[in-house]
Amino acid sequence: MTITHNLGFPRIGVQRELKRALEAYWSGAQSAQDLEDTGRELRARHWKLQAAAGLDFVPVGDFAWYDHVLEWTTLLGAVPARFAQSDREPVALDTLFRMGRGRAPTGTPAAACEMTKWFDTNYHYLVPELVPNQSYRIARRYLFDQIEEAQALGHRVKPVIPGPLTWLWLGKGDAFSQGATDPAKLDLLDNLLPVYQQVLQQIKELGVEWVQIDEPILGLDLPPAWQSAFKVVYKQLAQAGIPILLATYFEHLHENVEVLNGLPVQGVHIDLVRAPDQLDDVLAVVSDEQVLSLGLIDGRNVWRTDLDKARALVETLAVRRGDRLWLAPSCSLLHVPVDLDAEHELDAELRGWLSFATQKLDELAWLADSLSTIPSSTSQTALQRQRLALQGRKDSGRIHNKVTQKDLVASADLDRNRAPFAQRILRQQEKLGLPAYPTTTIGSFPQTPEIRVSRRDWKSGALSDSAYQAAMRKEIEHVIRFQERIGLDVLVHGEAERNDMVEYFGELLGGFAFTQNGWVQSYGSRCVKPPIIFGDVARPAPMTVAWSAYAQSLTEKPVKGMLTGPVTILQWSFVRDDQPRETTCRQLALALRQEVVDLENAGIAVIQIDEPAFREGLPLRRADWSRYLEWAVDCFRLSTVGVKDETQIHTHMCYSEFNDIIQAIAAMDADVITIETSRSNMELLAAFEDFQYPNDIGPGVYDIHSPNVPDTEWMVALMQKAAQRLHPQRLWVNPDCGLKTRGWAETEAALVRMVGAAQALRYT
Ligand SMILES: Nc1nc2c(c(=O)[nH]1)N[C@@H](CNc1ccc(C(=O)N[C@@H](CCC(=O)N[C@@H](CCC(=O)N[C@@H](CCC(=O)O)C(=O)O)C(=O)O)C(=O)O)cc1)CN2
Ligand code: MET
Ligand SMILES: [Zn+2]
Repeated sequence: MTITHNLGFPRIGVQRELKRALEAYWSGAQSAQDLEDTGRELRARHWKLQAAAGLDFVPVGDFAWYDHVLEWTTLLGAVPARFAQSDREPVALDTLFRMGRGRAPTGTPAAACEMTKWFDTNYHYLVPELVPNQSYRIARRYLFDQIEEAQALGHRVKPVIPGPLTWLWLGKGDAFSQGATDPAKLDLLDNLLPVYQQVLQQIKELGVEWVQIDEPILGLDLPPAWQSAFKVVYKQLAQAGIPILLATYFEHLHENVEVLNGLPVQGVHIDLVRAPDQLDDVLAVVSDEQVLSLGLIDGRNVWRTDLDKARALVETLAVRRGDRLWLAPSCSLLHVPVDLDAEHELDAELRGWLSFATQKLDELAWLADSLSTIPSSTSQTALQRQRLALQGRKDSGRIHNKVTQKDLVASADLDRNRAPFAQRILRQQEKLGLPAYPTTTIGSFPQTPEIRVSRRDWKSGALSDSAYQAAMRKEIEHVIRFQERIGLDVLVHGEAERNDMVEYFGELLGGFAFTQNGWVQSYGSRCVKPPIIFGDVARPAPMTVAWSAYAQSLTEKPVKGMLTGPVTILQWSFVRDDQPRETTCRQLALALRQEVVDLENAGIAVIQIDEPAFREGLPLRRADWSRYLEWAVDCFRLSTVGVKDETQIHTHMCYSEFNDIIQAIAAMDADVITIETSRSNMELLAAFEDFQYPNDIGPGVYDIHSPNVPDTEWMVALMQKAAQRLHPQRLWVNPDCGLKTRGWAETEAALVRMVGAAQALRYT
């Protein structure tokens, strides 16, 4: 019998119950007990759902209050000194929250740990802070408690924990200057492995049959020292005597397949959705005694699986391996929404094409059942229904748009070049008349509860179109007056009318569907609802022009038009799997190009096209980089070059390291790029300096993730540091990112000081 299991289930809850409980607890509106209760209910609900779908094992350890890496870091007792953790006491929940967000109902506020992207996803984890000779101990008991919790509910459990090598790889510390790959980090294994062994022993004592250890770094380019560390590490972990399923996902193992050869683990999981052609390589090194777990259901996207194809792939293996063949989603289901049944406005045809976390478990069960000697009639009926839906998707007229396809073909001949920057910038300066060190913001202003309630009421029909329009115009006017009052140079309209920088465009573009409850965790309590691109992209009408033109009508100062770039829309949506990502991206670029031209015609002289996901879209393997960068840069240029020389194009990127991709950034040829730099103390500028990046740059002077108000002197000092690296004439002054998650009080105080900093710089 084939065994089915899951690598992780979304913890946020179908109605974002966890988000609401967390925010209520942080604000003091709910007790810690209430929060614990919500967590327990969610875990129980999700285990029950997975068991009811027929899974043989349910995962434990996938639940997290803020982030699963942070849970594990605190279990290991790796708490940075500034959080004043005693090395005898357990780590308290509020300490975990202070590490995640700088503050909690109890304990002294301190700088939060760095947050960054989880591989190539839009999920963010908290970076472990490593110090030489760091000591570890079991400092929290949540994993053991949750195992017992699940067992008490009658479940057969499979705990899931981050692997020691992946945890170290993701960690950072001043002493480890070579970044992720620094082999000096491996010295920490001496202290780390004994604690892993203790954890495994305690898990074993709870009567657990299997533990899943996640090592997704096996999908990356690993230096030899890291590859060979696997043997040492897993030999030692094997001594705990509990069967280990080593889980990899998100990429092809390529040369790291050799790492698996003879590795003393009892099972291996591989991602066959992202990398179907690695099966034979893996079969060559996994012995017949070892379990092979195949990820056949896409944990990163929302389409129904072609179960016939999946079945054909594993049929003979199933016969040969019996219960040593396991089936699973490709990776944790953290990255997809919880339940399609929570959607009430998707039409029946489209619904038939989709599968969220809950539906994916059913798909898995049907697949396993169809491999048994006598498949049940229920699964056969379900399979037949799915077969018809997928055939319908292939044949559907809705996914094809003749105009888009014609434009796409014609786009090969479209110009990708503007006049040289040196020439453009003179025309722009003439037109805009900006001072030295011009000030601007990244786009969004606080999304207040009033704005969100207006939008909710408008969407539910309680507020009319015109009343909603009026409410948003009032917000825009307020934001414009505010910026004029404090003396900013290039204004923004504030993005009040946008629920999200990607979803907003998804709602207005053709070929997209959007959900009511399709929430996916982005970081902590923050979620996004990625739109679904199911067909050819079209722009039936201008999307932002009326709002931007209105904002511009209120002021003599330039107002920046604000768009999300093609790569970022692609990256933060669920994309069609029936054509290359590149093709979809080009379609998006063409739609945006029309919008850019319309903005210019409406009198908007500065247009920003945000690409915060440009870096994140970079393939995990270096060998695949140049292909991606080529089309990603081309798409950006395709969207932006339709304008006159005097129209100034900005782009914005956050969460990005530029060292490896600076050439591509330069090739995008935006007149101005604003980036996140304050938390790295302007270190990120090194790449721009070394490359002698020619265009204008706005290095962020304060971190918008924290409510703390920065000092003027501190911002001046940061800019002076930047001016040592880059020509002062090329510098702009701005925050790290948009202000939508901030309150007005801190926004006002911080921006007043930021303008003061720019003034101080002009007089020195
Ligand atoms: N797609 C995307 N990915 C991204 C980012 C991004 O901005 N977008 N930024 C980075 C991550 N940063 C993020 C920053 C903030 C939020 C965020 O604030 N999310 C909001 C949801 C935003 C949203 O869709 N809001 C809707 C719905 C808001 C809502 O909950 N409304 C209430 C009613 C009003 C209320 O009670 O507040 C309801 O429906 O019940 C709107 O404004 O219309 C949240 O979790 O709370 C998410 C990610 C990287 N990845
Ligand atoms: C995650 S990048 C955000 C850019 C967007 N224009 C904003 O200010 O919110
Ligand atoms: Zn940003």
